[in-house]
Amino acid sequence: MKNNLSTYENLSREDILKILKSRDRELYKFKTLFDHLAEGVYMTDCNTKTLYVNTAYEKLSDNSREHFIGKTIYQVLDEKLIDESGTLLAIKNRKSISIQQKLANNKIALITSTPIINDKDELEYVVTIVRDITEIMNLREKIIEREREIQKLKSQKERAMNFMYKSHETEIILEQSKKVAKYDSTILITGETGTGKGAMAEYIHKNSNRSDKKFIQLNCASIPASLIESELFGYEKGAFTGARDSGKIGIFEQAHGGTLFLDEIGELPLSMQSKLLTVLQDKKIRKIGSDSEIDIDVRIITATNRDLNSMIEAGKFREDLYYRINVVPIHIPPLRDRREDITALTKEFLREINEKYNIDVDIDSEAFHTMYYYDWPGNVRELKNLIERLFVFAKNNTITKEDLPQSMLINISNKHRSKDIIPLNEAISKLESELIVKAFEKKGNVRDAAKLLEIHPSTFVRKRQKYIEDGFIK
Ligand SMILES: Nc1ncnc2c1ncn2[C@@H]1O[C@H](COP(=O)(O)OP(=O)(O)OP(=O)(O)O)[C@@H](O)[C@H]1O
Repeated sequence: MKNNLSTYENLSREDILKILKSRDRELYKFKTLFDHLAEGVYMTDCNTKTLYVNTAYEKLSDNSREHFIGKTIYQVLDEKLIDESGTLLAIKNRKSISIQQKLANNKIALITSTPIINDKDELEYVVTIVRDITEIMNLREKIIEREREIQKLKSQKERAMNFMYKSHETEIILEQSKKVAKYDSTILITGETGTGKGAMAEYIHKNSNRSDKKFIQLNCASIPASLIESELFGYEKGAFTGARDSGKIGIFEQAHGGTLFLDEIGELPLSMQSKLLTVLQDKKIRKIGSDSEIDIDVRIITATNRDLNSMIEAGKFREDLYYRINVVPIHIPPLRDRREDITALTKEFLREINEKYNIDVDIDSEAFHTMYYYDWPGNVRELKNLIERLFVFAKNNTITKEDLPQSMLINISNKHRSKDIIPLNEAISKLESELIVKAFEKKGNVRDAAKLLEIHPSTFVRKRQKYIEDGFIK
């Protein structure tokens, strides 16, 4: 029996094991060296027969070296001890190869297999260095997952500050708002309840030079008249009976450097209106119970759904304050006057809630069209809340016309009766059938035509069949 490392070929498994266990000096040197390496070492002859594995590889694979020695790489692959072989690739390409490999115990390794070629250009051995990268891969997975979460939160946040729209009317308003955002002029936002006055105020703040400072809002209608002054300006300790010992910082002070949004400004009591006017003129506030004034740098945005002009006439709102807060007026029209936004907002709110709960609820075109023609007295807020309700109760993950509230259907049928126009269902059917015909003509097949209309192919087929039966499609 030869006991030299270079003469391992043609030896039986038992012979190799004997050699490895022997005390041969040269071999002992190699073994000791390899066994002290942190990386695994796996060595085969030119026929892929395993000659040697070091201690680190035993640990990494959770198998003793006896388990490998004498086996060819094909056997090792057959036994699923590894999922891919670097040795085979190194033999095939006659050059060093690095690949990722999975072991039977699910560990992941980065391996480099190097062919050892002698003076006669014959391949003698393949030595593979094996590095355990399971931890790194797990960490990488975790980092990727974290990044995905951060990305999701970021896009949610970005979207949160986005003022969704599709209509030309809203586009013009947003352009103006972006322009005015850069200046400190006071802005009065008017519009019916739920049109997005608060959302607009936030949009202006986010697009202003104060975006990294605070955006503070106060709904003037939600605070009793007796508490408004202390809310706005704060008070010194012991300013009045019942005052907190620490005193109170008012929202003007809190918003210093940033933006203060006073919602429902029409509800501000007259006495407070004159105080607010003084603050806007002097840019100083005085806390309740204090002798001194504090300089304040705050951009003021106000909003109301009341008609301030008639309130002025009725003596309920100060005219001078009105001019002071109304330097730039922004009016947000009700949803029914910018119907295209209904489509964009419906899609966005549905997308948001689907993303939140990881579900895929869709809305069919009949329900979509009904919502489009509804008057939305509660505007965007009503639309947002309805989408949430419809989402919760959707059957088969689809919102249909039957799911819509009765009040909505009544509103639409009253409208067509009072305006003496064609019934909505008929209008919808006409429009839908025309779109179905056009989409099919354009694409020539159901799948692509349905995709164009953003509906499921089965819905496309069902609807087309129905319209053929009803005589809308010839
Ligand atoms: N264009 C829009 N894009 C996305 N969300 C919007 C938009 N407009 C309004 N919203 C959302 O609709 C809801 C109602 O909007 P908001 O509170 O801003 O209305 P408002 O006019 O200030 O109401 P109110 O008159 O009752 O104070 C909020 O959840 C807001 O985020």
